[in-house]
Amino acid sequence: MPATVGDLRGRLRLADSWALLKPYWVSEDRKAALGLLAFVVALNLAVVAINVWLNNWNRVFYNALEAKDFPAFKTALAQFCAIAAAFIVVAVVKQFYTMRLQMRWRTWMTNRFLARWTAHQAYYRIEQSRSADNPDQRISEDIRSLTTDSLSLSLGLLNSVVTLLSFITILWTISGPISFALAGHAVTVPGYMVWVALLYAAAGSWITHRVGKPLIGLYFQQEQTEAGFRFGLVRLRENAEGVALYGGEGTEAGVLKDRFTLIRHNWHWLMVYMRRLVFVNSGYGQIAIVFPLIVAAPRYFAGKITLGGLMQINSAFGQVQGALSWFVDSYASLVNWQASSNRLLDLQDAIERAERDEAARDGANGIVVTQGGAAAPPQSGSAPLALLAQGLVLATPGELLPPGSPALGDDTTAGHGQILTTPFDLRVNAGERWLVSGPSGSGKSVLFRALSGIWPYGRGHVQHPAGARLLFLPQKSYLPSGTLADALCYPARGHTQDAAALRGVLVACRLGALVERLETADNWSLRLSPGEQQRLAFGRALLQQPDFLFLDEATSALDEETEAAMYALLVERLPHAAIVSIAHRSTVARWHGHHLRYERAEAARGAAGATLDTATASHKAAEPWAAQLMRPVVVAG
Ligand SMILES: Nc1ncnc2c1ncn2[C@@H]1O[C@H](COP(=O)(O)OP(=O)(O)OP(=O)(O)O)[C@@H](O)[C@H]1O
Repeated sequence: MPATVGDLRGRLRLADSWALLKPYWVSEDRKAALGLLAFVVALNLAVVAINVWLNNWNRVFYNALEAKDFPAFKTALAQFCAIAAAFIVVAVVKQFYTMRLQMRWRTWMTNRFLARWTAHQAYYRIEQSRSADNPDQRISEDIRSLTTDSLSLSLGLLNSVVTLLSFITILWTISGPISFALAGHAVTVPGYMVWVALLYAAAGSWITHRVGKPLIGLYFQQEQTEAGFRFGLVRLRENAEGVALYGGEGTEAGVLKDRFTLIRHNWHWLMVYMRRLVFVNSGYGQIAIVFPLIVAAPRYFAGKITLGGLMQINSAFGQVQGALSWFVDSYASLVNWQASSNRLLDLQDAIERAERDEAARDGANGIVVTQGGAAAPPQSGSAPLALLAQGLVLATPGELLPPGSPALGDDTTAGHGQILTTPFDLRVNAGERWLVSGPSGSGKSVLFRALSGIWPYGRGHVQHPAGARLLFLPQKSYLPSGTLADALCYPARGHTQDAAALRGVLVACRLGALVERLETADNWSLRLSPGEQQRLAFGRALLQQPDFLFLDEATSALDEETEAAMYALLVERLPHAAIVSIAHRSTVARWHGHHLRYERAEAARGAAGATLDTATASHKAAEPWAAQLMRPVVVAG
């Protein structure tokens, strides 16, 4: 049996779970939600009432049989039809409205999590800081099971309590007292069948709990191994080309087989423990058929109860015993419910941390981005716009730097890791063209992320010119699933431009062959070559007409002639836009009049650099793989 099973059940966080569940019931949807809940609860109570009715019917029916009373037998059958019809109607309506309530609740929670996860780019921050794994699974799977299980468990509990109360009274009334002699004393136990049912259920629950307990961890682990296997399959599908080109299918098949072996191994233990549980459960169930009859038989043979009474006791006993077994029957669901709740609580914590970090950015701790006024004095022929970066220090996400680090100050809380650069300033005026160059891994892409506002790690201030449109094109642009026109207009949803404009842009970007396929839906990131995808990104820039355009190796997949054509197109169509390009190729340089170069900090040591060097040297000593500290310097064009 796997040793880890016991550790996988997670912590009990009932108060936190309640705090997670409660907001829906006090939200703007509360009236509809509480109305639906009241209706579903009423239907559940109706089911219990029908069961009580059926229990009574048992007595009438079997008494009619015993008395060979054919008219009473026919009346009882007619009654049964009414009971069955009522049961069917209630069961159908109950199921329907319970599912409706589940989906309403799930929709509300999903929207809430989606809104918070996507707001302030928390989804990006969580990935960078790895503060919660698989948010996708948590938002889809865990919200679904949490809402579904919360309803079914609480309605199940309600049913059991009401059933218990109803049938304990019945059982108490109909079973009567039993008298026997104990050590010379006459003992009378009132409602003795109730005590028998309690003892029987307690013994059964205890045995079931003992035998079934390991299954909880095993089911948890089964979910995990299944998810791991599914993830492996999806990864192979998504990277089909890369694997095929390397001929890596043998390795992939091996990895998938290994993952499936985990499923099989866990399944083996599930089978073993399930066999024990089914043995106990079916034995318990079989005995339960005759057990109440045996216990009540003395009173029947003594003529104190009729056959109908005996059958009614039998059915009431079953109901009481079933209600008392709720905890054991629901044990696995309860643990799964707690696990889903914990996973969502972790995601919620990660989102809140991202929100807090976002709010805490103040320049000294975390890079802060503001919208400025007319930051640059108007220059002849150019708009009074400039993008400013002041005292910028770039860092990677990760563990906190030790307190007292001279690089980021004592109050560092934003989870910075490795420092990448010494402090530097940058001013990009409207219409200027800047080249950013430096060794691979020196932090050029990180600079773009910091300028865009999605990268808080480090310190300093960035000011975007008020009202200016900024567009960042990475080396590999994201292409959404949908039509080619959707991909071209992204991030706008649907077409924001007329078809003629889209066609014109495609032709200008040397993608004329795709004009006919503008309305074709496809997985365009797999269909288009990397170079075509880069030209499509240029098309986006032409459509969006940004004031500041940032190109991060955006022509790396193009031949030099096409690259030149694309830059010429930008210069022609966006004459007033500032263009900032990261590029390794020397051919790109000629399109730019300004140059920001990353140099090794040792080679450009200054006063600030010296203190940062000290901080980094100790960091690097602990982690020899750490990146080289860089100093971005403006060099003559
Ligand atoms: N999310 C992250 N977590 C940890 N480290 C990161 C993260 N993103 C980037 N880094 C590290 O930051 C450093 C700078 O990365 P960046 O992508 O900016 O380099 P670059 O100069 O653009 O490189 P290249 O020229 O190869 O594209 C690298 O050492 C990289 O490993």
